[in-house]
Amino acid sequence: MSGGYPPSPSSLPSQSSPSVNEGAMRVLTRPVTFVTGNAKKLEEVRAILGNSIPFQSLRLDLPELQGEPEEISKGKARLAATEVNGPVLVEDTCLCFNALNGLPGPYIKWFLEKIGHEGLNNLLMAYEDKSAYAACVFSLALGPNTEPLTFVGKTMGKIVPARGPKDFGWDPIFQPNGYELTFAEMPKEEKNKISHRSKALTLVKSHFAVAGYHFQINGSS
Ligand SMILES: O=c1nc[nH]c2c1ncn2[C@H]1C[C@H](O)[C@@H](COP(=O)(O)OP(=O)(O)OP(=O)(O)O)O1
Ligand SMILES: [Mg+2]
Repeated sequence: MSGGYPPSPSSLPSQSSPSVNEGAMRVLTRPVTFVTGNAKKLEEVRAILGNSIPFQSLRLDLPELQGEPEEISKGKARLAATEVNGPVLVEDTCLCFNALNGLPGPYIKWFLEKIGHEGLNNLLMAYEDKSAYAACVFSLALGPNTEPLTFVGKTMGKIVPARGPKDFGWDPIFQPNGYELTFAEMPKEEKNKISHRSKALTLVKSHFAVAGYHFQINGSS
């Protein structure tokens, strides 16, 4: 990351504004950039969004902020919008254990990294309640210094000993309600129908459908 946050006006790139408010219609002159350091997230976002929104991606590890999930996600969007100087979409994902009042929540990344699937199961050893939910908070910022909008999706389930491929985070230990398979064991299309991420992206898509954005990219109208 370059520069401080918030950026001083003089440090802002002098490029013309990426979004122009023309009456009720907001013209976006660049596609929305989905910013993430996680290739697996990007894969799912691509599959779920299809070509519903003009979209590109940028691989960037944004800081792991602390606080309430919506504030973390908005903070990521502000940082990303400053970096990209254009419209951005980011998301932050939580895995919340009900017996632990929602922890690890947004800190799941570090818990997973330090104690792994087995350690996460062990955290619940003292409790009968193994229920958990996955939450995804997307934030859309139309440019630097604009207030991000958030879109939340949740999927309820329970924490189980790891089953299935281990190529995406905590998928092997999360079994959604109503299924005998963990997220990791499900075909991708199945996960993408019911996941926290797809529920949040349904809201993002509806927002784009009703918000009246008009993309004018490379002379297109
Ligand atoms: O659907 C999912 N299924 C399984 N695991 C998942 C999922 N979605 C995120 N994850 C993992 C990645 C990271 O260990 C933590 C969230 O942390 P989070 O900061 O949101 O993700 P990240 O740092 O990998 O990417 P980013 O650059 O977008 O912040 O949970
Ligand atoms: Mg992160």
